[in-house]
Amino acid sequence: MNGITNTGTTPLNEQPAAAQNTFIRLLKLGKPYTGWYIILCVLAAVISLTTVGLAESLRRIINAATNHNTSGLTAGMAFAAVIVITDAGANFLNTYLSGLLEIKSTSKLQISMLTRILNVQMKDLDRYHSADLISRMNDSAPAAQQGINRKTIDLISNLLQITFLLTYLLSLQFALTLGTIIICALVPLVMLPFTSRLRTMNEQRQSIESAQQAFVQDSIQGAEVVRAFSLAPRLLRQFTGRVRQFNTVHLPVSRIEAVGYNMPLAVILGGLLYVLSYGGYLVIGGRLDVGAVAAFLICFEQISNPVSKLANLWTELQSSLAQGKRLFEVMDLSEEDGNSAGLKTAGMQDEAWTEGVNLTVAGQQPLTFSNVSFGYGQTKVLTDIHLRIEPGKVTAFAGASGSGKSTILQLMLAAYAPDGGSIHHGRVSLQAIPPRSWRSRIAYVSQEPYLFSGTLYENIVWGRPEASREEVIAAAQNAGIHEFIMRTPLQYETVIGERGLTLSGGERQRLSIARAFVREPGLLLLDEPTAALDSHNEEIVQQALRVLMTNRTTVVVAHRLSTIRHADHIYFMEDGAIVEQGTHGELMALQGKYHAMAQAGVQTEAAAGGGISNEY
Ligand SMILES: Nc1ncnc2c1ncn2[C@@H]1O[C@H](COP(=O)(O)OP(=O)(O)OP(=O)(O)O)[C@@H](O)[C@H]1O
Repeated sequence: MNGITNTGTTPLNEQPAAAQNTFIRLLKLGKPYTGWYIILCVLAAVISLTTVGLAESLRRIINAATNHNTSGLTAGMAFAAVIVITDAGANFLNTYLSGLLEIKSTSKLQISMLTRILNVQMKDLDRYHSADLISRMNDSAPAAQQGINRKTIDLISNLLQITFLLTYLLSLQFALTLGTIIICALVPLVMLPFTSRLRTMNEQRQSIESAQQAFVQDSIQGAEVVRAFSLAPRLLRQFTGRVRQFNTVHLPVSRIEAVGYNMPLAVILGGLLYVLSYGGYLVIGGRLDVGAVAAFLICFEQISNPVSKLANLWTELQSSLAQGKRLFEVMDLSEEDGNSAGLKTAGMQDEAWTEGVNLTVAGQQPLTFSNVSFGYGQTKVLTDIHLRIEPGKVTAFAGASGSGKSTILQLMLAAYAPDGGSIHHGRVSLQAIPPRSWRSRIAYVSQEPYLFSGTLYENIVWGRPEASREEVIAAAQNAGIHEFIMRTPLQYETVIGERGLTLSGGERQRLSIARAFVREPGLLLLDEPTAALDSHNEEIVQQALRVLMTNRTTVVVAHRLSTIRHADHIYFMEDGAIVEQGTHGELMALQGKYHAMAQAGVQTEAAAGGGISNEY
């Protein structure tokens, strides 16, 4: 099936959540960690107080030294020592706990994001490129969460530090402190013109980055095609173009960030000059002692630091908001089970099905489609489908490529809901059954089986995680893959490479059939399971499938006549509609489209000199 994906270049959400809304939602993400925040805020307060304490101890030491006061000097040094030890301890705890909180909260968010991705409706998932989703999980989730964890704590600790220091300075000299406050207030103001532009540009930058990641992923995963069609130079040219496009967005962001980060520093330096000049003037006039001027200088340095951090924090928060928007876009996708419209209209609840599950499992009742229509987005794929899958029988679908056969299997899997009409299992609407319960007794074998990176054993047991080792081995034997597994270096514990690419097509398919065996399905869905195999492998896989299909409700999509001629019932499809149906004999006797296609296949094989006369 073709998937039309979003590479992240075009934002999917045409009505972006307001930044304020995103900010509030980001804040809510931090709610479960309120206790941690309180501890970190207390630590921030202690650290801020120690900063004031250091300035005060410096003032005492300098004044004691200038006044030749030895006991005052000793007391000042002892005070400084206590402050330094407290400061070091609080800083250690602060760094350790915020690191721990970051790991805890980010991993929790990533888990809920993956849970959402694994459960969203296929229709929504189809719109995203996998690389885009990976980037949202690996980059957007931590950045968004840190925007709350680290930056909120930073905000509070910086504000505390500024408040404590200014209060202390006010106690030393009012006029000098007033000037300092005015200069500090100027710092965020000079940032204002840049902030909203930065947010928009950061969103754009993130989208382009995602598209780039998707491009690289496709280039690496399509390595075979890239080499076979000598696509490397073309891909590199395209990539260079993309890098240029990225730079056109990235460079202005860097420029604005550079100005944004440095403007506050310039203002602070100007303020420092003011304090030095005016402070010196006050000392000459005898209105301030030397120790206080030294404390003022230290404090000014200690204030300028959090103030510039505060200004940068605002810039960084813009990036977190952009990442938060990407995160929430995925988190807002509705889950399959959350699509309870079907449950409600059918007047059913989960428990009703759970109870029913004891009486019936998928494939034990007739599965009927009544007037079903369906499309991917705006494109209509199926119209007016009426069909019936009988329990314990083999039903086949044949027809031209793109006529909608695989889509029918997807509807049976409840991967998509029909746009019109209804699908019933016995008397229960499929939409009234929680998808996970429905699929628990279905096995699906596709043309290109998906294998997970892991051991051969794991790839089979995924079919039914609670299966025993004996059952897994029996499934492998039934699927005709046991001997092969026993010849591999670590037998069932042999690790297969990414997507099982180290195995042949036939081996991959037999492994997926073993997975289907271990599931003990009531309903077996086979989507052209032998189409990609050569005739030798096809025969081996067919043998395995024959065992698997025995006494099981089976729906098979196939091009090969050998696979479908013995089916109990065949539906022949054209342009998303069922145009003929019956047994192989009935359809051949009809001399219609099925017959024509079968004949065309026979002639093709004869012309090719092939021995498989029953393939069309
Ligand atoms: N996820 C998808 N998103 C959008 N369009 C899709 C998707 N999957 C399939 N289609 C389109 O739906 C139509 C029917 O596809 P489907 O895979 O059901 O046909 P098919 O009969 O199984 O074809 P084939 O025999 O080649 O596998 C095709 O035009 C296809 O391009």
